Amino acid sequence: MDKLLIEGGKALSGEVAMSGAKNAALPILCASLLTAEPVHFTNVPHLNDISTMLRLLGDMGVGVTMDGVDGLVLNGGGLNNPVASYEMVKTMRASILVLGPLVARGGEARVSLPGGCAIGARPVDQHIKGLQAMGAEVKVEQGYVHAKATRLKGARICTDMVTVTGTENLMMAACLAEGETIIENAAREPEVVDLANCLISMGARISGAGTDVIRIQGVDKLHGATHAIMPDRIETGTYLCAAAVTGGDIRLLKTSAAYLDTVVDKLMDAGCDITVERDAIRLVAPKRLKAVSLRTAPYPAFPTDMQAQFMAINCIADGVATIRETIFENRFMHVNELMRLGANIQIEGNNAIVRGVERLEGATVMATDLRASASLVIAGLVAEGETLIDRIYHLDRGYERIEEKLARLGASVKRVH
Ligand SMILES: CC(=O)N[C@H]1[C@@H](OP(=O)(O)OP(=O)(O)OC[C@H]2O[C@@H](n3ccc(=O)[nH]c3=O)[C@H](O)[C@@H]2O)O[C@H](CO)[C@@H](O)[C@@H]1O
Ligand SMILES: C=C(OP(=O)(O)O)C(=O)O
Repeated sequence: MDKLLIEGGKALSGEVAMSGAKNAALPILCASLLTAEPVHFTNVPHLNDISTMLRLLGDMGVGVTMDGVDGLVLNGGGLNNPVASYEMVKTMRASILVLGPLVARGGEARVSLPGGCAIGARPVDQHIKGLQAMGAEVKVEQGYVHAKATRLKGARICTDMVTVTGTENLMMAACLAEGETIIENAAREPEVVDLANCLISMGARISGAGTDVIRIQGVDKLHGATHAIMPDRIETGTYLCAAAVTGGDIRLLKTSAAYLDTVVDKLMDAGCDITVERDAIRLVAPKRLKAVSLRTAPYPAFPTDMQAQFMAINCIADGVATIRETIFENRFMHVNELMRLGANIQIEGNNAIVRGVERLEGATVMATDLRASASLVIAGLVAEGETLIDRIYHLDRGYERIEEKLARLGASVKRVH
């Protein structure tokens, strides 16, 4: 199993390009199930989650053709197997995103329940409730969601909580439903907007994406289109944290600060100097970071997917920070690992109190989930000596060529087997 070996203590400097967003690409690739015509995607990141999604779509009969470095054509004309097996879904929760499109286009889907995962229980009851409101007959049997509908009907749906993939699944399903669907309490995440833009270019009639009320007028069919995946705001935020913690000076290319307001604000509160350009962001770190408290919440508030990375930078900041996680019930698994590197963190319910220390020291640590792994990389970059991170398959789900990109910024990072 691959591990990452980091020799800490080098200030990051230079320029590196960011990749397309995993959390936009995953639902957007599923949108190809909604049409029999080819859909062309660009800026698709090379990630294990994307390969898993392509295998899953391929199993269903979708034609997958690579096109250049980061391009891809998906052809749903041959869709013949509306099943997502446990084997596929267990490695990637986002597989549930095939449910809405499959029922909408073919009238039937059989999708394994994703089950609990490291960061929380993550049920899909809201996805199911929404499809039922649209007239689907849904049964959960032997770990599978079976959904059927001759044709979905538009409905008014108010989800019990803000759910990103729930909003995406229902928005995709509603595109081919009869009549109007209104999703209230919708997720406002930029990835939802990117998906809506792709669907609109395929002929969908959607308004309100990016607000908490999305309206979709169903159409009889969608057509092929071309769509460029948005830049990955979480990858971008992660590299900004890595530069901040090492006292670095970096410029991230092919990205945008447009969706990173809260992250940029917190980094400036920590003492970083940030310059925002149209397609790039530069960060110059202070001599020592100041502690910054935060509370995660749905967009536009601070993203839960950046919580672990900010925990890492607070570990060596000046002062005490309180980090409150409000989205997932078990997203502090990086805490014990960070403590192995010398961090001082105390957990009280869903608060982590981080007392900044002067230095961290390298050790062997274990990655437990995607962003927890990113926090260990950040801590390893500033720790004295060597840090060996085990189980980095989590990182490969969401960070494209991470060791190569960090090395380009001057870090000493290598993959070992
Ligand atoms: C592929 C993708 O885009 N993943 C992101 C997506 O995950 P995902 O879409 O799975 O997360 P949700 O927004 O659905 O989850 C928010 C909360 O709602 C709960 N919930 C959700 C649906 C449901 O039917 N019932 C229910 O109880 C979840 O357990 C969680 O506590 O949004 C999360 C929150 O920003 C991010 O951390 C993930 O990176
Ligand atoms: C939790 C994440 O992803 P997923 O929803 O795919 O597990 C993430 O991207 O941080």
